[in-house]
Amino acid sequence: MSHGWGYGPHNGPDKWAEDFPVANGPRQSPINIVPKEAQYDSSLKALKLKYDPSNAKGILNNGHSFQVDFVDDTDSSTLTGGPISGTYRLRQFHFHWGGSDDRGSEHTVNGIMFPSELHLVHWNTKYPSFGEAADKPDGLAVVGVFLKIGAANPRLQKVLDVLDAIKNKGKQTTFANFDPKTLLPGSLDYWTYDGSLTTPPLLESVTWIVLKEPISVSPAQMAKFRSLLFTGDGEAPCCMMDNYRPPQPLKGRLVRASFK
Ligand SMILES: NS(=O)(=O)c1c(F)c(F)c(-n2cc(CC3CCCCC3)nn2)c(F)c1F
Ligand SMILES: [Zn+2]
Repeated sequence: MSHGWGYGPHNGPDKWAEDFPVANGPRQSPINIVPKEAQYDSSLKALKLKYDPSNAKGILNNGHSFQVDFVDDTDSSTLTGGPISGTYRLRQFHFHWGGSDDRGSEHTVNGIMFPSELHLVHWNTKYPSFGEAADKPDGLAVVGVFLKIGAANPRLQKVLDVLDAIKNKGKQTTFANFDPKTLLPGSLDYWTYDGSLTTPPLLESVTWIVLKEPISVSPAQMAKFRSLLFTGDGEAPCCMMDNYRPPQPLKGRLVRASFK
C-alpha cells in the first residue's frame, strides 16, 4: 500500500496486512462478542473511572476519526480496577461509525453491529509515556461503549457541536472542560479480552473492556458524525464514514464477563 492506510477499497482493512503484518496476529481487534460463550469471572473488579474535566485539551480530525485529547502528565484522569492491575491514564477518546445506522461499530454482539462505538484510550503508568506503553502487551486499556439509535444524547451533542470547526483532516480546535464520564451508560458491566489497536499499527497491546450497556444517539446526531471529511482542505471532499475494522478471528482467546 504505497499511499497511507484508510477505509477505502484500495487502502482499507483487507489491505492493512501488506504494511502491518501483525494484522494477521493472534490477538487482533475488534471481535464478535458472543455473550453465551463469555465466561463470568467473579474475580473481575468493578471499573473505576476517575476523570478530571479540566484535563480535556483539544479535538482533532486525524483523517481517520476525530479524537478528544487529554492532558496525561498526572494521574488526574485514570482507569483502575476492572481486569487491569495498576493505573492507566486517559489519553484520548474517539469514535467509529457507519454510512448508515445499521453499521459502524467495530465490536459486534451476536453478530449485530451498532451505528457507532466510542473508544476511551488509556495507557499503563508503569511505562513512562503513551508512546512507550503502546507496544507493550499490557500497555493500553480501551473502554468501548456502543451507541444505539434512540433519543438524542445531550452529552454527546456537546462534542458534535464543535465538529464544524474540524471538518477537514488535520484541523483541530480547543475543547476544554469536558467530562468523558458523561458519555458512559448507567451500568459499567463489561466484557474483557486481550486484543489490539483496531487501526494501524494494530499493536497487540490492548486490554479491551467493552461495556454491555449502550448509550443513545439519534439519527440526526449520526448524520453529524458523517459531516466530517476524511480529506484535507483543497482535496476532493470524501465524507468520513465506515471508519471501522470488521471483527477479527478469536484464535482461541477467552472473553470474560464481569456480570452473570
Ligand atoms: N481504535 S483503538 O484501538 O481504540 C485506537 C487506539 F487504542 C489507539 F491508541 C490509537 N492510536 C494510535 C496512535 C498513533 C501512535 C503512534 C506511535 C505508535 C503507537 C500509535 N495514537 N493513538 C488509535 F488510533 C486507535 F484507533
Ligand atoms: Zn477506536
